[in-house]
Amino acid sequence: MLDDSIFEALFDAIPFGIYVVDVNYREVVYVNQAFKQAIEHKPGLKCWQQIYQQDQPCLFCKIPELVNGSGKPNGKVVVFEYFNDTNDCWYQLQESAMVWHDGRVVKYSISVDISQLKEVQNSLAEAHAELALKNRELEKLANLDRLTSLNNRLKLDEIHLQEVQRAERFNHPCSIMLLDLDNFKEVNDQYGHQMGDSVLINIAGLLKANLRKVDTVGRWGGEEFLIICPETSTQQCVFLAEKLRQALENYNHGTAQCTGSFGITGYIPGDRPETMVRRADNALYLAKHAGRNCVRVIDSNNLIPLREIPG
Ligand SMILES: Nc1nc2c(ncn2[C@@H]2O[C@H](COP(=O)(O)OP(=O)(O)OP(=O)(O)O)[C@@H](O)[C@H]2O)c(=O)[nH]1
Repeated sequence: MLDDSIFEALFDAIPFGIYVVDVNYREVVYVNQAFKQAIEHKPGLKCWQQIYQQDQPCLFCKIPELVNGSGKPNGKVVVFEYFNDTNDCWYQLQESAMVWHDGRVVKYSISVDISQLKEVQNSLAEAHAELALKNRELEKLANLDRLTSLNNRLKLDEIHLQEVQRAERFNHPCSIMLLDLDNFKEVNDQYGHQMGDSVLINIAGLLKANLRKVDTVGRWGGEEFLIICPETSTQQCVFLAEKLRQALENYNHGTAQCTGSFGITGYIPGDRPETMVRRADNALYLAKHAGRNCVRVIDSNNLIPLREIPG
């Protein structure tokens, strides 16, 4: 059997706190120099009293994992982290069982204060969470029109493609409408660009308020908006456009007044988003040509060859 002074000299040389517990009686039989700086060793106390200031065995006690059926060390080393709320510190503990110099089976725990590491880990986790949040915000901003907070053209293109694919795949109707404000230049010229901006913002709100959740509205260009209506026939879309047209006409922007012209088309097998937009644009042209503040449709029943659109 080894002399106890050799054990103690070995453990005292280690710069981390070490304590040794009798696995049968759970008494703290030894603490090394480094550990003495944190805890005053009172022989005879149980480990949960001495180390953890508890009045009953710890629920996380690892001793059963460190000995075999006959109570002998099984050679296993367990590593775990523990937050000690008596001093607000995080520790990493490495524990294993061994035969002490007097023949008793003991558990030794090497305890390292990892509070600073935890602080860094927490700051890192916070930084990651913040970054993910900022990324989400950026992603959102990349898809939004700055003035009106509606979808921008990029996002409209993406959604329109999805809806065209869905219409094709499931043979469902899908309609779009282009809305162009009438004589908007006059609003700017008469009341100033700022008033023009606030009219655009009001109209964005009005459009959102009058559409279904499944519809998509976005700013297509300056004073032009695109509305994508899945599961909607051109007839239903005309009905919706008429409702929007009247809402626009009756909207009170203060001094400025503004109406809109609407061009509508529906998905025709083989369409791509561009071909649909081109037809809606032609329908819009017909609405402007008819005197503005009205709705026009080009669908499969009245397809007009491009060269016949008055230009
Ligand atoms: N205030 C403001 N005006 C804009 C914005 N984008 C485009 N416009 C204005 O919208 C007006 C569009 O003018 P036009 O293309 O001649 O069309 P319009 O005056 O609406 O006439 P019609 O479309 O033919 O009825 C221009 O005066 C642009 O400066 C914007 O973000 N804010």
